[in-house]
Amino acid sequence: MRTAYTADQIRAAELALMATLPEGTLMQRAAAGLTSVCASLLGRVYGSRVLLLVGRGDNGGDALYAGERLARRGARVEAILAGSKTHAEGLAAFLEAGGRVVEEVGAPELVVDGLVGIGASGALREPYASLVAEANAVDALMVAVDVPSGVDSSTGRVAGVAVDAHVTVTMGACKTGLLVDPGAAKVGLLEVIDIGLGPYLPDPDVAALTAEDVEGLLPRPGAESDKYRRGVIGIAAGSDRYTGAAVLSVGGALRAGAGMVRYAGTAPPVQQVRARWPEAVVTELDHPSIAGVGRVQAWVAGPGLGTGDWAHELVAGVLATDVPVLLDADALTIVSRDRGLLRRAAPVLITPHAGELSRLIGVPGDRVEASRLEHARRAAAELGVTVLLKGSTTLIAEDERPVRVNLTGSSWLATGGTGDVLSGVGGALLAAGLTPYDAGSCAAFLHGLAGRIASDGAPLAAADVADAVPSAIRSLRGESRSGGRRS
Ligand SMILES: NC(=O)C1=CN([C@@H]2O[C@H](COP(=O)(O)OP(=O)(O)OC[C@H]3O[C@@H](n4cnc5c(N)ncnc54)[C@H](O)[C@@H]3O)[C@@H](O)[C@H]2O)[C@@H](O)CC1
Ligand SMILES: [K+]
Repeated sequence: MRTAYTADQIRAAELALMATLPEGTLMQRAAAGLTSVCASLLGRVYGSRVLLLVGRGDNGGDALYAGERLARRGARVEAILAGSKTHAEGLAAFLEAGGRVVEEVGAPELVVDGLVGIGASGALREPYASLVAEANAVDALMVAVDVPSGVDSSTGRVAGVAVDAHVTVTMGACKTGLLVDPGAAKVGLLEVIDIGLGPYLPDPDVAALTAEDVEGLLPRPGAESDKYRRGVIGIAAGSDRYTGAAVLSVGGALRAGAGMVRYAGTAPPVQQVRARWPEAVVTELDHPSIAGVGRVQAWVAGPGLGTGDWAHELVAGVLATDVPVLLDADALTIVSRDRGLLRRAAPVLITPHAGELSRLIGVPGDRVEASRLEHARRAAAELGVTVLLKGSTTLIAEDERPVRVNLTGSSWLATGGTGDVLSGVGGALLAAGLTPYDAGSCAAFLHGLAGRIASDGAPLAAADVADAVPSAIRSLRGESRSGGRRS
């Protein structure tokens, strides 16, 4: 499990650790780690040209001490002092080692962004903002110290301009904002430097599953398994107009290992499901009731269902059962108009994108997009459900638990129908007995991985993602041996 922390959590842990160590030890550890990452990026340190962007706080101190070390190894290191003051000991050490203070960005090979770290708040002020815009435009490797300046370390918010880092060298432990978009998109490769913080860290703010974690959580059939024990899933999706959603959701469920899929819908989607998935047991509905469908261990409702009275009654019927329910797409529109439907004893996992979440909690979509973490958490608390917020970084939020961040995935997944596949994958895992929190996290992980496998750098269709889910599950073993990978 990869874990991440807010700025306040990191600061508290640092204070506790610092109390046990001679002054300055942590910053030297940070600078040593930063130097070694810069050195390996440069290849040859001697004669290389490095520019430090130095802010007024300790983030600038880290940069100056790393600059000192690089200068001692023969690099030509220059620094722009952008703050109203500068870390005095760091600057003295830097100058002593031959570093130079300059006013212009020039033509460096590598830029070290030491403007602000976990002490920042709000959009970058001047002169930092202009300096960052200028430095981003230079053809050089950009190494961010602790956090790319302009990214809020606790939330991932980017309120104005931010450093576009190739590598972010973060101190002690990962920060939440480095895993959550839009901030995560600025991070580049993430290097975590061990400065001894481990024993002082609290429960994490957010966590990301690794392949090994998913491998451990996924049910595997044993000698005693039969289709009922592996999990029977009911799917109420698709409509006369949207037949494909039914096919894709059923496909996701079957490919994710459901013991049996019971599909319920009107004649047109039933025909399509029958033709594509003879494995599914279908019930053709002539009125909006699931009474004749048979026993299932979890339901998926919503993809392509429509939002009229028929769909409303069907969703209400699904929510009146006593099994876990995954709600997606049109079912989310229905419950946003009738939130009372969510009051039930058995768990609910909802899988909205930002627009759907905005309707559910009455917050404009652009605000949800800018503060995904905050709004996923808020929706989970307000609605009393588990929330899987889809997007460039998918988040899984449940009240009182660290938000799970999904690190697999591919931009090619942003195409019609992939959400329908995800609903089937999540539903199959719910039916197999995973909690909504684990089912949502594992479904997002597998769906993202399947997307990468299906795409391999080129466009994909949603059906390809469903078909690639078994390969994703197969690849978990190899991935977990190699420690997983980042998007
Ligand atoms: N505390 C420690 O023991 C350690 C801290 N380390 C470094 O210290 C950093 C934190 O240092 P600080 O607490 O001094 O804070 P920062 O260096 O992040 O900077 C805070 C300063 O930036 C200014 N500022 C805040 N928001 C701004 C904005 N939007 N635009 C422009 N200026 C802004 C404020 O005036 C404040 O003085 C970490 O990120 C890390 O790089 C590391 O050396 C590891 C050890
Ligand atoms: K920084």
